[in-house]
Amino acid sequence: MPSYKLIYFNLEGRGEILRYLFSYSNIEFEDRRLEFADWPALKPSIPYGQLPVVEIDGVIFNQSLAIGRYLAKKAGLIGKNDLDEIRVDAIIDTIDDFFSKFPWMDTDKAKKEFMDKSGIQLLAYLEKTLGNNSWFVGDSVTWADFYWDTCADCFENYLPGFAKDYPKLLALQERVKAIPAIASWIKKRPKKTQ
Ligand SMILES: N[C@@H](CCC(=O)N[C@@H](CS)C(=O)NCC(=O)O)C(=O)O
Repeated sequence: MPSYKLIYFNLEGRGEILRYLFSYSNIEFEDRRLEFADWPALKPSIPYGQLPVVEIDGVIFNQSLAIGRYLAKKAGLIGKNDLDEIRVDAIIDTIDDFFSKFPWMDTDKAKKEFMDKSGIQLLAYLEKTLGNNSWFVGDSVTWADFYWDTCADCFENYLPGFAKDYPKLLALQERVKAIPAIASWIKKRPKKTQ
């Protein structure tokens, strides 16, 4: 088994999907959490100067979703056939587009305006995609369900109640959090700092 070290800040953010995937697969990993003050010194040595990265047997890999896909593939979470893989990736990329544009550092008013404008489109798309099914794609969990849960937790943190009118999406988060390996990770992970 290779050795894995996840390097990210001391928050959930873009690192949490990787922690979910490691936990779901029962893969041991070092969960290295940087203090913001230590980041400027480390940044020049990181490919593209952004986190998260994962060191696999000492080699650094960047881009959370590229690493996520590698782990999800090992875990059998990418979809059961080629077309389901497109569906899974499309959901993840759509959530990620939104995550990238979200005005994290802006005022509450700006966040609310962004959510009112673009968030409705995302939430309506996701709810329609989910329909009355238990999982976004096919009849079993994929990492698209995980990604929704980890990103939704981040949005909720900055904009409480952002998905309150989308009970099916909230129920999906509960289902993800009830998966034993995820429940056990959530129980033992450090307390939220973001
Ligand atoms: N697409 C990249 C985005 C990475 C990214 O934006 N990382 C942020 C934290 S979430 C970062 O490293 N910020 C510090 C910096 O850019 O110096 C990924 O998914 O890994």
